[in-house]
Amino acid sequence: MSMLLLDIDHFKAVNDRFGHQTGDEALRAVARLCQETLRDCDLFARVGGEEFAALLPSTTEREARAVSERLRGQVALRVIPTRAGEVGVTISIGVSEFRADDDFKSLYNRADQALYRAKNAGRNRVMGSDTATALNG
Ligand SMILES: Nc1nc2c(ncn2[C@@H]2O[C@H](COP(=O)(O)OP(=O)(O)OP(=O)(O)O)[C@@H](O)[C@H]2O)c(=O)[nH]1
Repeated sequence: MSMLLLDIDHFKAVNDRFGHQTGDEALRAVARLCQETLRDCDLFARVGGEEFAALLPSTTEREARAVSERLRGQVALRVIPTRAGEVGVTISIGVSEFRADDDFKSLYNRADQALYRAKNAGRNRVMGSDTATALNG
């Protein structure tokens, strides 16, 4: 099992530029796109303002990174039609794989640290927790 933590990049700037209501529309569009891309057995939930988590059963970190890369690419390409016009956003994703000695908190913390590195490395990228290397360079 693997965990993904997804966070929309520079979302404050989206709100500032287009307004909070448009920000909400973008949030819903990103959530819908992710849900459509993930499998029925995957669990997808909002865990904060512009942050989402996904739990992928029977999935290695390597596989989860490939899924994340697909999600990232789809969001980056998507033009979101809103009442304020067309909006584009990107997401950063941190990935961790469940280990024998893990509990939910340690699994979450590793994904959160990976997400932090993805943000620091420039955003719009995927980071795994077993390596500091982004899949998409
Ligand atoms: N429209 C809208 N905005 C929200 C919601 N929840 C949180 N936000 C906004 O999301 C923004 C998050 O900003 P930050 O945490 O600073 O991060 P960021 O601007 O996305 O930048 P990075 O995450 O560092 O790439 C804040 O401006 C919040 O007000 C929501 O439900 N709707």
